[in-house]
Amino acid sequence: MYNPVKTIKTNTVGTVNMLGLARRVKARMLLASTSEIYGDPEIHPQPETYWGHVNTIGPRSCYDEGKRVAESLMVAYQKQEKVQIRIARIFNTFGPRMHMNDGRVVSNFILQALQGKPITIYGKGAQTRSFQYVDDLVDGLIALMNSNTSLPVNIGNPEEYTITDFANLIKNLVGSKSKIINHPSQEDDPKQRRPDITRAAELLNWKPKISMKDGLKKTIEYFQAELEQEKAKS
Ligand SMILES: O=C(O)[C@H]1O[C@H](OP(=O)(O)OP(=O)(O)OC[C@H]2O[C@@H](n3ccc(=O)[nH]c3=O)[C@H](O)[C@@H]2O)[C@H](O)[C@@H](O)[C@@H]1O
Repeated sequence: MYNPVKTIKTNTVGTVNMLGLARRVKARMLLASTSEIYGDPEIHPQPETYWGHVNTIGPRSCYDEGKRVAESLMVAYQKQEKVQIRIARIFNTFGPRMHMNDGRVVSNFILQALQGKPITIYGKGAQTRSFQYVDDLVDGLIALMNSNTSLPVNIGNPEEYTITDFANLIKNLVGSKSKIINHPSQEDDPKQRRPDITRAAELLNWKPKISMKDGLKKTIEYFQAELEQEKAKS
């Protein structure tokens, strides 16, 4: 985490500030929570009823615990101050207009593949993630805001890949000659992640519509166009 103190402050003080505002103006408030609240999960896939497995003093705790406190704050303000709350637990999301240098796996691998640089896998690459396309997330958030539920709801695509398979998939979609190399693993990196989206289906009548491959193709096109634009400028 680039700035752990700011990360905790944003998630805690920021959420309190917004909840205070929501109470004053009687607004319904959405918390963009995260699959990270499940930590390194011992239950797979992860349903909303799972309480999680987070290291309170690890490098990710500023984010994970920050979001967990944010969820607690939402529930406390609902109970005590009658604020209308909605909690989305968002799983890894990608798509056009994401930041090219955000350091996360989708942007890293696409950029590396397009530029013919080595594709960097942290650790052995056996860890898994499930990636959803941004349009599906937006539809899920709108459905959640229009629903009556104040329970947390997972919003994600259950299509699960190991990071090694994901690297190969991107390499093939780009038609890249990049080498795939292994770097040291990241501390407390969750070994597996896949949303159980039964609750979203039941309460929101929502499920993802765009396959990961189709989403990746659109994202690769976007990155390609951005790189060409950058080249033209220089
Ligand atoms: O969407 C989520 O739920 C969360 O996902 C991410 O956390 P993470 O799943 O670790 O996402 P990435 O940083 O993209 O990493 C995914 C996996 O790819 C690996 N990775 C990442 C980048 C890279 O160059 N190489 C690589 O192997 C990581 O070690 C990890 O196992 C974000 O950091 C959180 O903001 C977000 O809440």
